[in-house]
Amino acid sequence: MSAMGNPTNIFWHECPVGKVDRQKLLNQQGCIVWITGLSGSGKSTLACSLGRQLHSRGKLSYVLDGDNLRHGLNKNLGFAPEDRAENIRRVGEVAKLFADAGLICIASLISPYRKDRDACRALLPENFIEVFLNMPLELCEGRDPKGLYKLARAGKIKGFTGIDDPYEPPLKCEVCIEIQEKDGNCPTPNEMAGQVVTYLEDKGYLEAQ
Ligand SMILES: Nc1ncnc2c1ncn2[C@@H]1O[C@H](COP(=O)(O)OS(=O)(=O)O)[C@@H](OP(=O)(O)O)[C@H]1O
Ligand SMILES: Nc1ncnc2c1ncn2[C@@H]1O[C@H](COP(=O)(O)OP(=O)(O)O)[C@@H](O)[C@H]1O
Repeated sequence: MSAMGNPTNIFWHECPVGKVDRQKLLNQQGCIVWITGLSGSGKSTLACSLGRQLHSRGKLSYVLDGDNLRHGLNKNLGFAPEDRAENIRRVGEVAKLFADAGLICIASLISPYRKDRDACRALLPENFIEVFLNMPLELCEGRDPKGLYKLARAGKIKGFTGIDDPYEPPLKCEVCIEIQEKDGNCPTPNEMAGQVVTYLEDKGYLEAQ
């Protein structure tokens, strides 16, 4: 008997308190804010800033950060395409549970492959907000806070996203954060988070249905 593959003889058990009840309690709507972008594009910074802005408005959120999850839930995964796919699949499933709990779940992962992100979207199509941190490679590489680009350029890390591994930008996303035309600068962390909060507010996520 294998525990893997499609489960058989498994039945869904419904509980009397549901997502709508929890959303009423929290006065918000559960959803997934999926932040994607290159290493160094500002995903963790945006996730934290967004979490802070939501918290100060009395909204409950939780951050699932790719780097952090690789210390626990995903510690057995590397960066080969199939490992990244499994990484994103797991986080997508966890994010769906958090959204079902009524939380604004902020997932911040490179998630370089479009097909993997689209699979997560398909888990919660009505409440999936894809946020693309569209920062040029030169900016991310210039920041290089962990020195990983340097190692990748020196050939000491193989398969590094943006260097010798692909990043597939979203074809359409709910929020795109870009370099500002007016001054050629990246918006500040507060401005980036503000852009996402505005989207959530406009779409009614910050109040119960
Ligand atoms: N080969 C390779 N490619 C890309 N990134 C690498 C690699 N090796 C290690 N790291 C570090 O792992 C962090 C990315 O983890 P993620 O779980 O977000 O990646 S992925 O979504 O599965 O592609 C990433 O963190 P961020 O810089 O915060 O994006 C890197 O610190
Ligand atoms: N909007 C921003 N303006 C200026 N610096 C930023 C901004 N966002 C992130 N940074 C800086 O860029 C570096 C990478 O940010 P980080 O959030 O760790 O990116 P990622 O999670 O995508 O790897 C950090 O040193 C961070 O302080």
